[in-house]
Amino acid sequence: MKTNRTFTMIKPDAVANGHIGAILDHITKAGFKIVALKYTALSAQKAGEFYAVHSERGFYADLVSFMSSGPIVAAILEKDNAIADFRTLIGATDPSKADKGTIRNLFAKSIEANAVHGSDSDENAEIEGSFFFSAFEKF
Ligand SMILES: Nc1ncnc2c1ncn2[C@@H]1O[C@H](COP(=O)(O)OP(=O)(O)OP(=O)(O)O)[C@@H](O)[C@H]1O
Repeated sequence: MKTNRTFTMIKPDAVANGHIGAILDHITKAGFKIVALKYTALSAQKAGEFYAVHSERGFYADLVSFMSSGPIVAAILEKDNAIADFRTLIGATDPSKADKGTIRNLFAKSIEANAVHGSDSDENAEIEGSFFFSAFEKF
C-alpha cells in the first residue's frame, strides 16, 4: 500500500538547540504538507517501544535514554513519494556523511543525536504515525 505519507520526529537535540522552526520550514519548503503535529515527550518505556527493532543493538540503551531526555516534535507529512523524498531531505544517519544542505548536515551533531527521524517504509510510517496520533488528530 502506498500512502504518500511519512512520519517524522524532531529529536531532543534539535528541540533543545532551538531548531524546531527552521526544520519545519525546511520540510514545508521541500513540498511536504503537515497533516498532524504534536509537541510532546517520550518516556523511557515509550522510547524503548518505538525503537524496539533496535533492542539487540549495542546503542539501544543510549538511544532510549537520549530519545527520552527531553521534548520532541512528532509529525505526519504528506507528499508524493514521501518516504524516499523525506529520507533524501534528512540525509544519512551519520551527519558527518549527510549530503550538504540536508537537515542532518545542517542541524545534527552526532550519529545518535541526529536531529530528526524519518520512516523507512509506508508500513512503518503508518505504524509510527499511529503510535503518536489518534484518527481524530490526522488530517
Ligand atoms: N551506531 C550508532 N550509534 C549510536 N546511535 C545510533 C547508531 N546507529 C543508529 N543510531 C541511532 O538510532 C536511530 C535509528 O537507527 P537507524 O539505523 O534506523 O537510522 P535511521 O533510519 O537513519 O534513523 P531514524 O530511524 O531515526 O530515521 C538513528 O537515527 C540514531 O539516532
